[in-house]
Amino acid sequence: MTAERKGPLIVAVGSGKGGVGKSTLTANLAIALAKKGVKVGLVDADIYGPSQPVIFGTQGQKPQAEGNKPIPLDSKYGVPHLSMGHLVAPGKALAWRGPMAAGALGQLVEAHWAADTEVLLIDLPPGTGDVQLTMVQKFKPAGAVLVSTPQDLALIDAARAGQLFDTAGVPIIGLVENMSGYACPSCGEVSDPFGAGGVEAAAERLELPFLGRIPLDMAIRQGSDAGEPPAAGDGAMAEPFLAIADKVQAWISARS
Ligand SMILES: Nc1ncnc2c1ncn2[C@@H]1O[C@H](COP(=O)(O)OP(=O)(O)OP(=O)(O)O)[C@@H](O)[C@H]1O
Repeated sequence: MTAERKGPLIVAVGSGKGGVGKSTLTANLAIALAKKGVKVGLVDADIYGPSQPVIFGTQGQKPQAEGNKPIPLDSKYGVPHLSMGHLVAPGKALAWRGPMAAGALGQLVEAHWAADTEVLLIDLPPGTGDVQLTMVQKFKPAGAVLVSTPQDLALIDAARAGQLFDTAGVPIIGLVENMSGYACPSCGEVSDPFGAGGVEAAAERLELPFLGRIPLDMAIRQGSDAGEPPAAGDGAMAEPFLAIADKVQAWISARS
């Protein structure tokens, strides 16, 4: 009972609000870590809007099972992954209550991950509800990354998500600002539809590390929709994810 949980280090990626880019960050962070030689797996725990099958281009695939445990799906980006989206028919909404959802998610976390998996990234559902709390309490992530857009409302929610991890005793690795700065494709002028710098200022206020910012760029959305995540390429849009992965990797190394 008192034995430490064996297996990969769990790192949760959370956000206070939906639509701020949590799934985009989780997928690209996983790919960036894999590029750096880290053995990484990914669980898409976002039961209400699983998007990892689309981002990885594995929608429609069904994981095999061995015993009662699902076998993660391979991806061409070196990141085995499992998503609720692989288990339900596309377009079908899941109307599960907290305990049922938490049970199903537990199966994904405790799936047949390769024995040498070092890090398991978990794409949590947005917000601070039951499922998030159960996940965090049951699987006790080693750390959490929080993502937010820079505007005040998203930041207030992000701070609330931070409290959820705090309450559960999960250290926050740092904050990421997504959708910061938009370069107009025709004139190149940079504007800030959601403001800029808000997340870095919030990190300072909350005395948490700031891990970096990802610009609002059409290539990121297009790549995600096409199953070609930007971190996998060698274009400019891979850079911010690689820089964030450096910091997460440093945090992981400092821990072990
Ligand atoms: N930096 C960015 N630039 C352009 N588009 C982005 C960026 N980040 C995310 N997007 C797009 O915004 C949409 C929402 O992103 P994503 O699904 O990652 O958010 P989320 O926080 O996981 O949302 P939810 O958990 O509510 O499903 C997607 O279409 C994604 O491609």
